[in-house]
Amino acid sequence: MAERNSEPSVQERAGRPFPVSWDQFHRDCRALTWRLNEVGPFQAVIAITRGGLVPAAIVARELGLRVIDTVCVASYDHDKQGDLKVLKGISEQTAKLGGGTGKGLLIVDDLVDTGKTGRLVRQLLPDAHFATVYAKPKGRPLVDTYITEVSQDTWIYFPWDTALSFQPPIRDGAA
Ligand SMILES: O=P(O)(O)OC[C@H]1O[C@H](OP(=O)(O)OP(=O)(O)O)[C@H](O)[C@@H]1O
Ligand SMILES: Nc1nc2[nH]cnc2c(=O)[nH]1
Ligand SMILES: [Mg+2]
Repeated sequence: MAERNSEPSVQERAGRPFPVSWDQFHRDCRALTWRLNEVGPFQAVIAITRGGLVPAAIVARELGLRVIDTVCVASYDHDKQGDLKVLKGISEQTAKLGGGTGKGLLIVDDLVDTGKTGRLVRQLLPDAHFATVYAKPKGRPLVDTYITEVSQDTWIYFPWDTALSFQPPIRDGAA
């Protein structure tokens, strides 16, 4: 455990590891886009950084959208959830496209967990459509469209945060 204080991290509380490969992530983003294609059209995609950047690029490609903006937030320092900070909002140009309330805009993030990030962005753009690839139960009510629900005690490992490594055989105690 990387000790910054004695509290278990969010990741440690979420005992079940759920590793996602690039292939799987790409497939899940395409599945998400099939659903979004029924809901649109959208004027622009807004990625919640940083995790939302990867699914936003894939979804924008599949929907033929070229206007992509970001809401830059920071809440987790690796696996410790701290205060949520909005480091950058959407541009004036994107705000105009959404009529000030986000109508016709598509917000994309990789996941909702507690819903803290999603709630904040929904407050900024109440009429936008909010899509995530994965959803945990606490955050799920905030999302309009998602693909896979995982339990609250799951920790999702994204391909951009991981690398291939040796695993001991299951017989020898591998998880
Ligand atoms: O529903 P919540 O409990 O708010 O958690 C979900 C958020 O946590 C992660 O982002 P993080 O803050 O770790 O930053 P990152 O996207 O830069 O990795 C994830 O990408 C979501 O944006
Ligand atoms: N990588 C990752 N980041 C998160 N932030 C909040 N929950 C999670 C999770 O399950 N995985
Ligand atoms: Mg994020």
